[in-house]
Amino acid sequence: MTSSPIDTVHVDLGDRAYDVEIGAGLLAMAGARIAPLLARPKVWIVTEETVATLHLGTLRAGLGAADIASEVLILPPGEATKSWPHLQRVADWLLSERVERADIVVAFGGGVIGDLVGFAAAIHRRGIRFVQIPTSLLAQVDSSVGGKTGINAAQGKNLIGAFHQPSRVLADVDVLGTLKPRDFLAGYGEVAKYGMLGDADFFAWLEVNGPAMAAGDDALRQEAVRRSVQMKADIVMRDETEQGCRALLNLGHTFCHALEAATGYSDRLLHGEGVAIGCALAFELSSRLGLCAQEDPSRVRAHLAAIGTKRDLSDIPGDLPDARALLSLMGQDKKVVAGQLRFILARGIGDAFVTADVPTKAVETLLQDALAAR
Ligand SMILES: NC(=O)c1ccc[n+]([C@@H]2O[C@H](COP(=O)([O-])OP(=O)(O)OC[C@H]3O[C@@H](n4cnc5c(N)ncnc54)[C@H](O)[C@@H]3O)[C@@H](O)[C@H]2O)c1
Ligand SMILES: O=C(O)C(=O)C[C@@H](O)[C@H](O)[C@H](O)COP(=O)(O)O
Ligand SMILES: [Zn+2]
Repeated sequence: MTSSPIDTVHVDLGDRAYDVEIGAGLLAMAGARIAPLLARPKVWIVTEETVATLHLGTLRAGLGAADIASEVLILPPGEATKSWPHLQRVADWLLSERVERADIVVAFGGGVIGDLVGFAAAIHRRGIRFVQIPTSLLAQVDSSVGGKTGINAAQGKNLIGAFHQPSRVLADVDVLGTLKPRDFLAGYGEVAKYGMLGDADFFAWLEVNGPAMAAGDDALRQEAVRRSVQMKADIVMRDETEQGCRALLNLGHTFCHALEAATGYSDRLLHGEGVAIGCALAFELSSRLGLCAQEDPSRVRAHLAAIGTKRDLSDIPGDLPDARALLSLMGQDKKVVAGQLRFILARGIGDAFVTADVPTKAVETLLQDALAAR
């Protein structure tokens, strides 16, 4: 348990503005925080089996303390849940529960539940409000904020979705204590991404504090979540629907999403692990193109190694497609314009930028070399 006070990051998006609260014990306080949003004293919670077993009782008690009733739908855990069949299941459940336009749905889980339930909320009766209660490190630092919602398609990652901002985000850092080490480290990939894309001081802070944070220091975890959310909020407030600078948050993701598709959205590769590998590849590409110092990709990989997360294609078990096939998967990326891939590259740690000026041959050679090293 940490004794740090609750931090608040305000995401100022006009009539879609909301607060992200970060701190210990927020599940038990959820009722008081959600009550002002409600037209009637009831919420509909969508969660998954692992989170329900560990934390649903605390959340429901917290809601009950403010006399808020709750109905619950429990889905299977894992990336495969972010799919058409489960979207249909959530949509059918909300209709069968007669959830109204003024009601609130609660997404209680990691990024899979947040993305799926946010999208279901976006399309239920043409859009109802939802609250994010993220339970994984990844969801607290990234997916619960900014309003990207959606599901995966056979053709690629997150290809069906909508921008739909939550009405509130409650990130209870206590629940991070029950994450499996692998899931915590996957989320760390997105934390390190923030330092790499726009804040060299934060990256240096992580180099010092990351190991203690991974080992369980709650105050450091809260600080890392707060800084990450603040960075994401600052970018989203400037570019809510990714017309420009929001694409920086996609550092490493063009590679990551192709690798996730290539591994069938299975537990061979978790999203945050793919982000870490993708960031390492993006820095290697930047170095090969003469954009950043040769030391930068080594420093990135050294930090990921020190934390103990995946960082190379050789860390992915099983077969992978060849470089051309990976490039073809990358062609479904949402940043493609007129058939041209765009990449997030870097002039250094903390200094990323978006560019279409990347020779395909350089990417292919990079992937060939990375595959050959497996
Ligand atoms: N919308 C966005 O902006 C955005 C940003 C980043 C990632 N994402 C998406 O988020 C998803 C990945 O999110 P994730 O890493 O949270 O995956 P996840 O939701 O599958 O959660 C990871 C694992 O942790 C478990 N878990 C969650 N909370 C727990 C807790 N408190 N204690 C114990 N176990 C817990 C889950 O059961 C699961 O096994 C991907 O689909 C990715 O595309 C979206
Ligand atoms: O919020 C964003 O913008 C991001 O890019 C954050 C990413 O970490 C996240 O994985 C996002 O879902 C990727 O978006 P996509 O548009 O490339 O599917
Ligand atoms: Zn991501």
